[in-house]
Amino acid sequence: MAYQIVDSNYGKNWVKLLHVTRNGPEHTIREWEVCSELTLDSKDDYMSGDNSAIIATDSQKNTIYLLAKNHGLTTPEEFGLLLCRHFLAQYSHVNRVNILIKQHPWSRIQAADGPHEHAFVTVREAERGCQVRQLRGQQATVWAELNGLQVLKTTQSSFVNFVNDEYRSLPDAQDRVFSTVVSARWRYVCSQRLVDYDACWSAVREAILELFAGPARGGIFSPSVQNTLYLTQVRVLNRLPEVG
Ligand SMILES: O=c1[nH]c(=O)c2[nH]c(=O)[nH]c2[nH]1
Repeated sequence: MAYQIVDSNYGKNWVKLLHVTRNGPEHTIREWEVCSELTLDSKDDYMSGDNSAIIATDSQKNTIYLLAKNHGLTTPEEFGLLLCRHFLAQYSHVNRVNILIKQHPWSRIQAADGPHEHAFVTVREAERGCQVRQLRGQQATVWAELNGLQVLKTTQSSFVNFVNDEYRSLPDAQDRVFSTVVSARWRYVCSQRLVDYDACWSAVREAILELFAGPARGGIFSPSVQNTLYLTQVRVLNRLPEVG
């Protein structure tokens, strides 16, 4: 029986990077974990054991280290684009590159006498990540992610008038505690304009918190998780033309 491989990729998972920028005594850090996944133009490596086209996952790891050393770490999205461009330019038999990046949530320590020059603490409010994918001959596609944003409010939330049949046990709640963990993923529309990925990520986080919490006095009413989610998505799309 002959079988066909419909899709495949292989690569190095979660390569750790810690990059320190030293501006005199003031240091800035970025810590990322990077996955690279390559798809080659032939399946001979899988089907006949011919390794001659394989770019070893160890070489992929070294590539991530080298590009980080030579170019520094700006934003995860820009580094993902750089890796896609590099793999496609360096190896003519690579047809598709997929890069995943997770950023560790380090924040500068606020000492009693001000922001610390070189000491940091993990503040895991929400985790940032991205995916960048590029096929040979095509524009790259960039997705950003926000994960694990845990929120809770003690009023201004109800859930009533949902399907009432023999499977329902949940009573109507006119005033309930609303708590959830928010994950968001969005795609940047390709444009010639340079995207400020840091600012966009922060703007999405702000929109989520604004539509969840509302103003400090009085808050904002939520008839359901679904409606709050929808209004958040509308606000992001209205505010950020870069997101599509
Ligand atoms: O806002 C809500 N939406 C639901 O779909 C749902 N389902 C549930 O049990 N509680 C809630 N709350």
